[in-house]
Amino acid sequence: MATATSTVKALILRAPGTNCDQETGFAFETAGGHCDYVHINELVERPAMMNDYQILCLPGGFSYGDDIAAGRILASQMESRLFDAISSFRDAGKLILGICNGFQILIKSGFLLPKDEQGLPATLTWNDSGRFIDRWVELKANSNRCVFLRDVEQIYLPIAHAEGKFVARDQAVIDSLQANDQIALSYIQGSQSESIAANPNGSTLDLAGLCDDTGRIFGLMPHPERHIDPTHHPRWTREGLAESGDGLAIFENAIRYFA
Ligand SMILES: NC(=O)CC[C@H](N)C(=O)O
Repeated sequence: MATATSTVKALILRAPGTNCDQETGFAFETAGGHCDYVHINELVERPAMMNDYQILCLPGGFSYGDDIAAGRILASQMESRLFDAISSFRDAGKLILGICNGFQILIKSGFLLPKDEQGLPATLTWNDSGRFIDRWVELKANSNRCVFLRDVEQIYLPIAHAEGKFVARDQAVIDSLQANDQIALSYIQGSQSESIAANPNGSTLDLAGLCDDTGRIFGLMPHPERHIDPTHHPRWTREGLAESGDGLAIFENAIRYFA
Protein backbone atom coordinates (compact mmCIF):
# COMPACT_ATOMS: atom_id res chain seq x y z
CA MET A 1 0.00 0.00 0.00
CA ALA A 2 1.22 3.51 -0.80
CA THR A 3 2.70 5.78 1.83
CA ALA A 4 2.60 9.57 2.04
CA THR A 5 5.82 9.77 0.03
CA SER A 6 4.92 7.41 -2.82
CA THR A 7 2.59 8.28 -5.65
CA VAL A 8 -0.87 6.76 -5.56
CA LYS A 9 -1.60 5.01 -8.83
CA ALA A 10 -4.96 4.66 -10.55
CA LEU A 11 -5.70 2.13 -13.27
CA ILE A 12 -8.19 3.64 -15.71
CA LEU A 13 -9.95 0.83 -17.52
CA ARG A 14 -10.76 1.29 -21.19
CA ALA A 15 -12.97 -0.67 -23.57
CA PRO A 16 -14.31 -0.01 -27.05
CA GLY A 17 -16.58 3.05 -26.67
CA THR A 18 -15.00 4.48 -23.50
CA ASN A 19 -14.77 8.25 -24.00
CA CYS A 20 -14.10 9.92 -20.63
CA ASP A 21 -10.76 8.25 -19.83
CA GLN A 22 -8.48 11.23 -20.56
CA GLU A 23 -10.54 13.70 -18.51
CA THR A 24 -10.66 11.20 -15.65
CA GLY A 25 -6.89 10.77 -15.84
CA PHE A 26 -6.48 14.56 -15.75
CA ALA A 27 -8.67 14.66 -12.63
CA PHE A 28 -6.58 12.03 -10.79
CA GLU A 29 -3.35 13.76 -11.79
CA THR A 30 -4.65 17.18 -10.73
CA ALA A 31 -5.48 15.56 -7.38
CA GLY A 32 -1.85 14.42 -7.06
CA GLY A 33 -2.07 10.82 -8.31
CA HIS A 34 -0.61 9.02 -11.29
CA CYS A 35 -2.67 7.03 -13.75
CA ASP A 36 -2.32 4.52 -16.53
CA TYR A 37 -4.88 3.65 -19.17
CA VAL A 38 -5.37 -0.10 -19.55
CA HIS A 39 -7.53 -1.82 -22.17
CA ILE A 40 -9.86 -4.55 -20.90
CA ASN A 41 -8.16 -7.16 -23.12
CA GLU A 42 -4.77 -6.30 -21.61
CA LEU A 43 -6.18 -6.65 -18.10
CA VAL A 44 -7.87 -9.97 -18.89
CA GLU A 45 -4.52 -11.22 -20.18
CA ARG A 46 -2.52 -9.98 -17.16
CA PRO A 47 -4.86 -9.43 -14.19
CA ALA A 48 -1.85 -9.47 -11.84
CA MET A 49 -1.00 -5.96 -13.06
CA MET A 50 -3.71 -4.73 -10.69
CA ASN A 51 -1.25 -5.30 -7.84
CA ASP A 52 0.61 -2.18 -9.01
CA TYR A 53 -2.38 0.09 -8.38
CA GLN A 54 -4.35 1.40 -5.41
CA ILE A 55 -7.36 2.66 -7.36
CA LEU A 56 -9.36 1.06 -10.16
CA CYS A 57 -11.48 3.51 -12.10
CA LEU A 58 -14.14 2.76 -14.70
CA PRO A 59 -14.70 5.98 -16.61
CA GLY A 60 -17.76 7.14 -18.53
CA GLY A 61 -18.67 6.47 -22.13
CA PHE A 62 -20.54 4.04 -24.30
CA SER A 63 -18.70 0.77 -23.74
CA TYR A 64 -19.56 -1.64 -26.56
CA GLY A 65 -21.99 0.94 -27.91
CA ASP A 66 -24.43 0.44 -24.99
CA ASP A 67 -25.49 -2.77 -26.78
CA ILE A 68 -28.08 -4.85 -24.87
CA ALA A 69 -28.07 -2.19 -22.12
CA ALA A 70 -25.50 0.42 -21.03
CA GLY A 71 -22.52 -1.26 -19.37
CA ARG A 72 -23.99 -4.75 -19.74
CA ILE A 73 -21.24 -6.30 -21.91
CA LEU A 74 -18.27 -4.93 -20.00
CA ALA A 75 -20.03 -5.94 -16.77
CA SER A 76 -20.26 -9.52 -18.05
CA GLN A 77 -16.57 -9.50 -19.00
CA MET A 78 -15.60 -8.24 -15.56
CA GLU A 79 -17.73 -10.84 -13.88
CA SER A 80 -16.65 -13.79 -16.01
CA ARG A 81 -12.97 -12.92 -16.63
CA LEU A 82 -11.88 -10.69 -13.74
CA PHE A 83 -14.00 -11.74 -10.79
CA ASP A 84 -11.10 -13.09 -8.70
CA ALA A 85 -8.72 -10.24 -9.56
CA ILE A 86 -11.25 -7.52 -8.73
CA SER A 87 -12.45 -9.27 -5.59
CA SER A 88 -8.86 -9.55 -4.31
CA PHE A 89 -8.26 -5.90 -5.19
CA ARG A 90 -11.30 -4.90 -3.11
CA ASP A 91 -10.39 -7.24 -0.26
CA ALA A 92 -6.89 -5.72 -0.14
CA GLY A 93 -8.53 -2.46 1.03
CA LYS A 94 -8.18 -0.65 -2.30
CA LEU A 95 -10.65 1.72 -3.98
CA ILE A 96 -12.94 1.31 -6.99
CA LEU A 97 -14.70 4.23 -8.65
CA GLY A 98 -17.27 3.98 -11.47
CA ILE A 99 -18.41 7.16 -13.22
CA CYS A 100 -21.63 7.11 -15.25
CA ASN A 101 -21.02 4.18 -17.63
CA GLY A 102 -18.60 2.96 -14.96
CA PHE A 103 -21.41 3.05 -12.37
CA GLN A 104 -23.64 1.08 -14.76
CA ILE A 105 -20.84 -1.50 -15.14
CA LEU A 106 -20.19 -1.76 -11.39
CA ILE A 107 -23.84 -2.29 -10.56
CA LYS A 108 -24.54 -4.74 -13.41
CA SER A 109 -21.46 -6.83 -12.61
CA GLY A 110 -22.53 -7.24 -8.98
CA PHE A 111 -19.38 -5.57 -7.60
CA LEU A 112 -21.35 -2.72 -6.00
CA LEU A 113 -24.25 -4.76 -4.68
CA PRO A 114 -23.51 -8.49 -4.68
CA LYS A 115 -25.95 -10.81 -6.40
CA ASP A 116 -28.08 -13.07 -4.24
CA GLU A 117 -30.30 -16.06 -5.10
CA GLN A 118 -32.67 -13.71 -6.94
CA GLY A 119 -29.92 -12.06 -8.99
CA LEU A 120 -28.98 -8.37 -8.89
CA PRO A 121 -30.63 -6.43 -6.05
CA ALA A 122 -30.78 -3.23 -8.15
CA THR A 123 -29.89 -1.77 -11.52
CA LEU A 124 -29.74 1.41 -13.61
CA THR A 125 -32.24 1.68 -16.44
CA TRP A 126 -33.68 4.16 -18.93
CA ASN A 127 -34.43 7.71 -17.80
CA ASP A 128 -38.17 8.31 -17.37
CA SER A 129 -38.03 10.67 -20.36
CA GLY A 130 -36.69 7.87 -22.57
CA ARG A 131 -34.00 10.32 -23.65
CA PHE A 132 -30.32 11.08 -23.22
CA ILE A 133 -30.07 14.06 -20.84
CA ASP A 134 -27.08 16.39 -20.70
CA ARG A 135 -27.17 19.16 -18.07
CA TRP A 136 -25.91 20.23 -14.64
CA VAL A 137 -27.41 19.06 -11.34
CA GLU A 138 -27.17 20.01 -7.66
CA LEU A 139 -26.22 17.05 -5.48
CA LYS A 140 -25.99 16.37 -1.80
CA ALA A 141 -23.66 13.88 -0.18
CA ASN A 142 -25.45 11.80 2.45
CA SER A 143 -23.06 9.09 3.51
CA ASN A 144 -20.44 8.94 6.21
CA ARG A 145 -19.46 5.55 4.86
CA CYS A 146 -18.32 6.60 1.37
CA VAL A 147 -14.56 7.24 1.32
CA PHE A 148 -14.81 9.40 -1.83
CA LEU A 149 -17.23 11.88 -0.22
CA ARG A 150 -15.37 12.75 3.00
CA ASP A 151 -16.07 16.39 3.90
CA VAL A 152 -18.24 16.83 0.81
CA GLU A 153 -21.68 18.32 1.44
CA GLN A 154 -23.14 19.79 -1.71
CA ILE A 155 -21.70 19.68 -5.23
CA TYR A 156 -22.65 20.89 -8.69
CA LEU A 157 -21.79 18.49 -11.52
CA PRO A 158 -22.90 17.71 -15.06
CA ILE A 159 -24.81 14.60 -16.05
CA ALA A 160 -24.87 13.07 -19.55
CA HIS A 161 -26.71 9.77 -19.77
CA ALA A 162 -29.71 7.89 -21.10
CA GLU A 163 -29.81 5.04 -18.57
CA GLY A 164 -29.38 6.64 -15.16
CA LYS A 165 -32.56 5.68 -13.33
CA PHE A 166 -31.77 3.65 -10.24
CA VAL A 167 -34.31 0.95 -9.46
CA ALA A 168 -34.16 -1.56 -6.63
CA ARG A 169 -35.76 -4.98 -6.72
CA ASP A 170 -37.97 -4.33 -3.72
CA GLN A 171 -38.41 -2.29 -0.57
CA ALA A 172 -36.19 -4.65 1.44
CA VAL A 173 -33.21 -3.71 -0.77
CA ILE A 174 -33.91 0.00 -0.28
CA ASP A 175 -34.29 -0.43 3.47
CA SER A 176 -30.97 -2.23 3.68
CA LEU A 177 -29.16 0.41 1.57
CA GLN A 178 -30.55 3.14 3.82
CA ALA A 179 -29.74 1.26 7.01
CA ASN A 180 -26.16 0.68 5.81
CA ASP A 181 -25.65 4.32 4.81
CA GLN A 182 -24.98 3.38 1.17
CA ILE A 183 -27.14 6.02 -0.56
CA ALA A 184 -24.11 8.24 -0.98
CA LEU A 185 -25.23 10.97 -3.35
CA SER A 186 -28.66 12.31 -4.32
CA TYR A 187 -30.25 14.94 -6.56
CA ILE A 188 -31.53 17.86 -4.48
CA GLN A 189 -35.26 18.40 -4.83
CA GLY A 190 -36.17 22.06 -5.36
CA SER A 191 -32.72 22.93 -6.72
CA GLN A 192 -33.85 23.62 -10.32
CA SER A 193 -36.33 26.01 -11.88
CA GLU A 194 -39.91 24.71 -12.01
CA SER A 195 -39.65 23.62 -15.63
CA ILE A 196 -36.76 21.22 -15.01
CA ALA A 197 -36.99 18.19 -12.75
CA ALA A 198 -34.31 18.17 -10.03
CA ASN A 199 -34.16 14.40 -10.38
CA PRO A 200 -33.34 14.09 -14.09
CA ASN A 201 -34.05 10.40 -14.60
CA GLY A 202 -36.75 9.36 -12.08
CA SER A 203 -34.24 7.55 -9.89
CA THR A 204 -35.64 5.94 -6.73
CA LEU A 205 -34.89 8.05 -3.62
CA ASP A 206 -33.36 10.67 -5.98
CA LEU A 207 -30.28 8.46 -5.94
CA ALA A 208 -27.34 9.73 -8.01
CA GLY A 209 -24.54 7.70 -6.40
CA LEU A 210 -24.19 4.54 -4.35
CA CYS A 211 -21.39 2.93 -2.34
CA ASP A 212 -20.86 -0.68 -1.33
CA ASP A 213 -20.96 -1.77 2.29
CA THR A 214 -17.24 -1.04 2.77
CA GLY A 215 -17.58 2.53 1.45
CA ARG A 216 -14.55 1.87 -0.81
CA ILE A 217 -16.51 1.09 -3.99
CA PHE A 218 -18.45 4.06 -5.30
CA GLY A 219 -20.52 4.56 -8.43
CA LEU A 220 -22.17 7.80 -9.51
CA MET A 221 -24.08 8.99 -12.57
CA PRO A 222 -22.80 12.62 -12.61
CA HIS A 223 -19.34 13.39 -13.97
CA PRO A 224 -16.95 14.77 -11.31
CA GLU A 225 -14.09 14.77 -13.87
CA ARG A 226 -15.98 17.42 -15.86
CA HIS A 227 -15.81 19.92 -12.99
CA ILE A 228 -12.17 20.01 -11.96
CA ASP A 229 -11.09 23.47 -13.02
CA PRO A 230 -13.22 26.41 -11.77
CA THR A 231 -13.69 27.49 -15.40
CA HIS A 232 -15.62 24.28 -16.06
CA HIS A 233 -18.55 25.83 -14.15
CA PRO A 234 -21.08 27.06 -16.73
CA ARG A 235 -21.55 30.45 -14.99
CA TRP A 236 -18.04 31.23 -13.78
CA THR A 237 -17.86 34.46 -15.79
CA ARG A 238 -20.98 35.76 -13.98
CA GLU A 239 -20.58 34.19 -10.56
CA GLY A 240 -16.81 34.42 -10.24
CA LEU A 241 -14.17 31.75 -9.98
CA ALA A 242 -14.26 29.26 -7.13
CA GLU A 243 -11.00 27.89 -5.74
CA SER A 244 -11.47 24.59 -7.55
CA GLY A 245 -14.16 22.69 -9.40
CA ASP A 246 -16.58 20.75 -7.19
CA GLY A 247 -15.62 17.37 -8.65
CA LEU A 248 -11.98 17.59 -7.59
CA ALA A 249 -12.73 16.68 -3.95
CA ILE A 250 -13.81 13.17 -5.00
CA PHE A 251 -10.43 12.47 -6.61
CA GLU A 252 -8.51 14.16 -3.77
CA ASN A 253 -10.33 12.03 -1.21
CA ALA A 254 -9.34 8.90 -3.14
CA ILE A 255 -5.66 9.91 -3.25
CA ARG A 256 -5.65 11.11 0.37
CA TYR A 257 -7.11 7.79 1.54
CA PHE A 258 -3.69 6.19 0.95
CA ALA A 259 -1.59 9.00 2.41
N1 LIG B 1 -21.69 9.59 -19.97
C1 LIG B 1 -21.81 8.28 -19.91
O1 LIG B 1 -20.98 7.57 -19.35
C2 LIG B 1 -23.02 7.70 -20.61
C3 LIG B 1 -23.44 6.36 -20.07
C4 LIG B 1 -24.35 5.57 -21.02
N2 LIG B 1 -23.78 5.45 -22.31
C5 LIG B 1 -25.74 6.19 -21.06
O2 LIG B 1 -26.05 6.93 -21.96
O3 LIG B 1 -26.54 5.95 -20.20
